[in-house]
Amino acid sequence: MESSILAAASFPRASRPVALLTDIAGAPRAVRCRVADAKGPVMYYTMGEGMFNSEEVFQWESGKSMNAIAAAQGIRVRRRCRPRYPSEGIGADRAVPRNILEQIVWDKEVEVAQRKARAPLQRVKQSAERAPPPRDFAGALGVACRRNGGVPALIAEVKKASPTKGLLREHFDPVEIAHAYERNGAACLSILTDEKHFLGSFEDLEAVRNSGVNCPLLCKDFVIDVWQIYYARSKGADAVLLIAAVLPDLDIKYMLRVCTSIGMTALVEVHNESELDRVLKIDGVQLIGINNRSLETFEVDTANTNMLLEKHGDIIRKKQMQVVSESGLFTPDNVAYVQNAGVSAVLVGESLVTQEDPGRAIAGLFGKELVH
Ligand SMILES: O=P(O)(O)OC[C@@H](O)[C@@H](O)c1c[nH]c2ccccc12
Repeated sequence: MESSILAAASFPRASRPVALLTDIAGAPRAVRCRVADAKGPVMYYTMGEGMFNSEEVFQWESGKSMNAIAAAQGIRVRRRCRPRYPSEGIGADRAVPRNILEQIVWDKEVEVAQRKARAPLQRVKQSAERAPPPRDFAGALGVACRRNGGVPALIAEVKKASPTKGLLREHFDPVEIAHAYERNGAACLSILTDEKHFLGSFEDLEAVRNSGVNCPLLCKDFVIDVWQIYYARSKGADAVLLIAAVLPDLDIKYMLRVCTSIGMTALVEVHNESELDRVLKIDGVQLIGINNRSLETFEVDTANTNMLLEKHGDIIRKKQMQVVSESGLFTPDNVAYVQNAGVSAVLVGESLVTQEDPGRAIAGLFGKELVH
C-alpha cells in the first residue's frame, strides 16, 4: 500500500489521498485521492491495484447504487456484475436483459473481469506505455475534411458481423480491408474488437496496427472500465468509443481524463437529445458521434443526425467540436444529407464491407474519389 500512497502524493494534479479503501476483511485495497483541480468538477482517483471506476467511488461515498445513479441520468442500461454491492445482486428482474445493448454490456462485464484477471491493470498500463506513440485521430479527420473541400472525412470500419445482420462478409481479412480503405482515401479506421456480438478481436486491431497502415485507429468496443482504454492503447489504438447510453457522466469525465493522459482521442457517442444534452455539459469532449442507429432497437434513421444538429448545432460550433455521423450511410445522397447538417466526418461499415472491393466502394459511397 505504501507505494500507492507515495504515487498518489506525487500525482501531477496535486491529488490528495483522503481515504484508504479496504475489503470486507479490512485489508487495504487502494487509496482514494481527491484531485485539487481549480476548474471542473471535483474528481476522485483511486490509486492501487484494483483501480475503481469513478462511479464506483461515488457510489461508495454516496451510498447510491450504480444503477440508481445511471437511471437518474436517463440511462436505461443496467449493470449486472457488482459483487461488491450486495444490494445490486442479480434479482429476478435482472435475469433477463431488456434489450440487445443491455445484453452486450452484461457480457462485457464478464469478459472484462476475465481479461483483468489475466492481465492486471498495472501490467496493461506498462505495455500501453511501451506501445508506439498515439496518432492524432481527431486531427486527421479535420485535415481530411478540409482537403476535400468540406466533404466529411471517412472513418472506415473493419466490421465482420453485427448482431442484427449476422455475417457481413465471407472472406474477411482485416489487414487487406484496412489497406484498401487507406489506399482509397479513408482518414481513419475503426476496428471492431467485440468478439461475442460483432466477431471482432484485439488480434485484428493489433494486426492492422502492425501491418504498416498510417491511418489513426479507433478501437470500437463497449467500454465500461478504464482498463479497456489502456488495453486498447497497448494494442495500438489511437482512439476509443465512449457510449453515452452506457456510461454515466462521471465515468465519461473520468475516462476522458484517462484518454487525455495517454494521448488518445475519445469519440463520445450519443443517439438522442437527452444523451447529447448530457455530453454537451461535459468539458473536454472534442469529438461527438451521432449514431443513426439505436443500440437498443437497432433501428436506423439518418435524419437523427440532422434533427440533433438542427437543435444543438450552435453550441457544438461554439465549442468547436467535430461531429461524426455514424451508421446507415449507403449512398452519395446520404453523405450529402449529413454533410449539409454540419458533420465533418462519417463512420461507415456495412455499405463498404459488404461489397466485393471495399476500397473501391468508397468512391461509390461519396460519388467521387477522395483526395488524400
Ligand atoms: O455498419 P454501419 O451501419 O455503417 O455502422 C457503422 C458503425 O456506425 C456501427 O458499427 C456502430 C456505431 N456505434 C457502435 C457501437 C458499437 C458497435 C458498433 C457501432
